[in-house]
Amino acid sequence: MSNVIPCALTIAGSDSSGGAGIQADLKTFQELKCYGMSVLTSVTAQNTTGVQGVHHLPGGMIKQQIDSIYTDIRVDAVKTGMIANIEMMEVIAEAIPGFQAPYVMDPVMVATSGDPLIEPEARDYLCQQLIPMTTVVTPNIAEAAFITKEKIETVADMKEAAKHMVHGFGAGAALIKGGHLQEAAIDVMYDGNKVYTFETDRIPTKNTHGTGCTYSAAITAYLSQGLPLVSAVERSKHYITAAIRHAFDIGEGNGPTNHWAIREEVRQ
Ligand SMILES: Nc1ncnc2c1ncn2[C@@H]1O[C@H](COP(=O)(O)OP(=O)(O)O)[C@@H](O)[C@H]1O
Ligand SMILES: Cc1ncc(COP(=O)(O)OP(=O)(O)O)c(N)n1
Repeated sequence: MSNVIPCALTIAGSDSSGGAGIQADLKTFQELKCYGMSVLTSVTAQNTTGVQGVHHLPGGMIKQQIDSIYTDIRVDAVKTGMIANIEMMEVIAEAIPGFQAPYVMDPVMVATSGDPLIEPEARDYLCQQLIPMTTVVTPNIAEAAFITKEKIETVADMKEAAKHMVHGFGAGAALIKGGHLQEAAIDVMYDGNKVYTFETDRIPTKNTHGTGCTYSAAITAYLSQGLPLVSAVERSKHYITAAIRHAFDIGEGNGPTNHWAIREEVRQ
């Protein structure tokens, strides 16, 4: 095979239970037919009930992983997930422009279980230094409310917050995920010109561990294949919805999504 295979990179934390983080990203890249690469930031001891332990890698080791990829393999799109502290963020902020590729940021702050995944003092650095580098930033409602310091309760609030993230923080586009709304699963994106909504019925399930990671990884995979952002998000919404519909009832807590679910839907 020639070297035209799209190559996607995730810079994120490891989830030992395999539903979120690096593991969710690589499963998604594989499923969507792009070659997946990973730079590990932190190791979490985690399962469907919560996070039991965290170990952060030193900035130097994160840089070394990035350099190993950068000096050898083309990166067609890059995403970041869990970046816990400023030391890591400085390394990543220096590396992102060099890839000259679309950058998807999932501004991971708290796991579904409520466990924090970022040090409080690093949040401002993330907003001020990394968000302006993004092609698209994909906060859930709580993350968007934290970043914009606005109350977000309705779809109209989500639209305002998305605009704020683009015009106030310099994001290329902002996709605010409505997974935690009460009714339909409505996501709102603003790309600097237009507001888009992506809506599906809410699937009644507790098994949503890793939804945000999986969704942003799918967007990264489609961008690595050269799709325009709106099409990449449309297809990714389809992918994550299938993954939630066929989620696994594994473990005692919030089970993981099913990364091969679109194959099941095609068969039916
Ligand atoms: N129960 C659900 N039914 C259908 N879609 C959902 C459900 N929960 C989350 N989603 C969708 O999954 C994606 C991830 O959203 P969300 O769960 O808000 O992210 P995060 O994991 O970062 O909190 C969004 O497209 C959201 O609309
Ligand atoms: C290592 C790691 N990274 C990110 C998350 C958060 O994942 P997310 O997709 O937002 O899903 P939930 O955990 O919120 O369901 C994580 N848990 N672990």
